[in-house]
Amino acid sequence: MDLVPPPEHSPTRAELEVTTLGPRAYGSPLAGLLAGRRTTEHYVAEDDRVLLDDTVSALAAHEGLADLPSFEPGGPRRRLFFDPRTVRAGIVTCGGLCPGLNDVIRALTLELTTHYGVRRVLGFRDGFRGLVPRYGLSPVALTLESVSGIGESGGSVLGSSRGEQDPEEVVDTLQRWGIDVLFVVGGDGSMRGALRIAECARSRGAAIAVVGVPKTIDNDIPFIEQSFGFQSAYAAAAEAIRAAHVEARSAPAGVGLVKLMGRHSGFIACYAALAHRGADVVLIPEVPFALDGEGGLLDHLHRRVRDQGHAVVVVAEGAGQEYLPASRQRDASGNAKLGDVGVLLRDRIQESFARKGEELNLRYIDPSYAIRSVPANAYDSVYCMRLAHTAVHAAMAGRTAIVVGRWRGRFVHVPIPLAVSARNTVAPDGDLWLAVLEATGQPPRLGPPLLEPLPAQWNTPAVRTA
Ligand SMILES: Nc1ncnc2c1ncn2[C@@H]1O[C@H](COP(=O)(O)OP(=O)(O)OP(=O)(O)O)[C@@H](O)[C@H]1O
Ligand SMILES: O=P(O)(O)OC[C@H]1O[C@](O)(CO)[C@@H](O)[C@@H]1O
Ligand SMILES: [Mg+2]
Repeated sequence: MDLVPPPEHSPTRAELEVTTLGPRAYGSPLAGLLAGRRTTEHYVAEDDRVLLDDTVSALAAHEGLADLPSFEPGGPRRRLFFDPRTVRAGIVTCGGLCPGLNDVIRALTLELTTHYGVRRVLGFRDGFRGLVPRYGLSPVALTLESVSGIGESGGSVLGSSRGEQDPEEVVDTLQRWGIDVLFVVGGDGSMRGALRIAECARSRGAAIAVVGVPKTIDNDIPFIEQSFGFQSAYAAAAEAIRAAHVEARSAPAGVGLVKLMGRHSGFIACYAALAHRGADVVLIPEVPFALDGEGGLLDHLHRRVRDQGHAVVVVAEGAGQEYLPASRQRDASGNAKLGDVGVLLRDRIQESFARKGEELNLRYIDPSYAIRSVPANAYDSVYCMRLAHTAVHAAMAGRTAIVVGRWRGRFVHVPIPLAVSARNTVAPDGDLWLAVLEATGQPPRLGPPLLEPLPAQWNTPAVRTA
């Protein structure tokens, strides 16, 4: 059967195996809750597996059941690796801010203390810096009282930072404080850091569980349906599109231009544009576009303004980098510092309308940090709590070098080596981008007409649905 081409990288069963610290010698205080539970559509038993693929064609491509790639399910275990009465836990939040960081800190602390009876939870400050003595940042005790109400505000009560730290120094600190389980709340970079810490601990024979909780507004961690905070961030971004739409519609020849975060993945731009359907064009790093010439962005915009009286363009920061001077700049974590595509488009749109003598009222909005500093919305608050619970269960059972996630509705353990092996990006031939084309009515290709015929699936003109 060859209904679908194989995915670019289909992980093997071996790549999906999680690392465990050893046999589980202790009964869990949550064991009573699990008595008699079996896998149902609402629950996955601890000895069952969650399938990676969910189409008949993908499953049929495998030899047999034993060969099917699958994740270890998340959730409480009957038996634990750590004795909860003696365990010491640490929490660190790293990388850019993200809605829900405080919800995760609170939920980790509550689950550890109230359900497992853990007596000592330490918060390390300012990201991985808090684990390196030369920064002089002593950890803070996290208690039921100290985490009370912290989810009301954005940011992280522990602070965050970028910049790589030496895993040897980090593990020295963990051992000095007697930390048995470390929760690393962060994005792809943080997970790379977490993996190095887990590997360093293992090389020393130190039984330290390192468990990740996937935070990033870019939603670029693969094998995790959505990172927490993403939904709150795109809801905030949709407000910027709403403002641009109102401004554009209320001025003669109004053009609203909104630049959103998203260095390499255009998820925020896509979801925000779908959430507020005022956008006429969405530009993302994954889909190249021509700026000038017939059918290019500027040509399309002139036509939209002529036909409709106004237009709204949403651009992700990583789009159109080929039109900017190449930058070799990196931030402290080694992430590329990109050129400002928003300012470039603002200037090029203004020039183009001026050159043609056409009226233009352009409003440029760059909401920037405003979208990631908001508190988590109700959806994300729930999601943060459930990810945190899953992370605590995994750590207490001795799982390490994993990041917890939700895959096809089930909570699972994703081995960090797999989670950092690729970047989650918007597939130009996937249904999210198709939905964006349908919602905006933008042509599938912003550029000169192709000499070659379009692929069959592009022959139908995109229909504007709203
Ligand atoms: N390869 C790596 N090895 C060790 N540590 C790393 C590595 N890459 C990044 N880190 C560390 O992880 C932390 C966070 O990384 P980064 O700044 O890239 O943010 P992130 O976790 O990807 O989150 P976001 O993308 O949401 O901002 C930093 O302290 C960074 O130095
Ligand atoms: O200016 P900072 O804090 O490095 O953050 C900017 C970057 O962080 C991200 O939001 C990811 O957290 C990127 O989309 C963005 O480019
Ligand atoms: Mg990142």
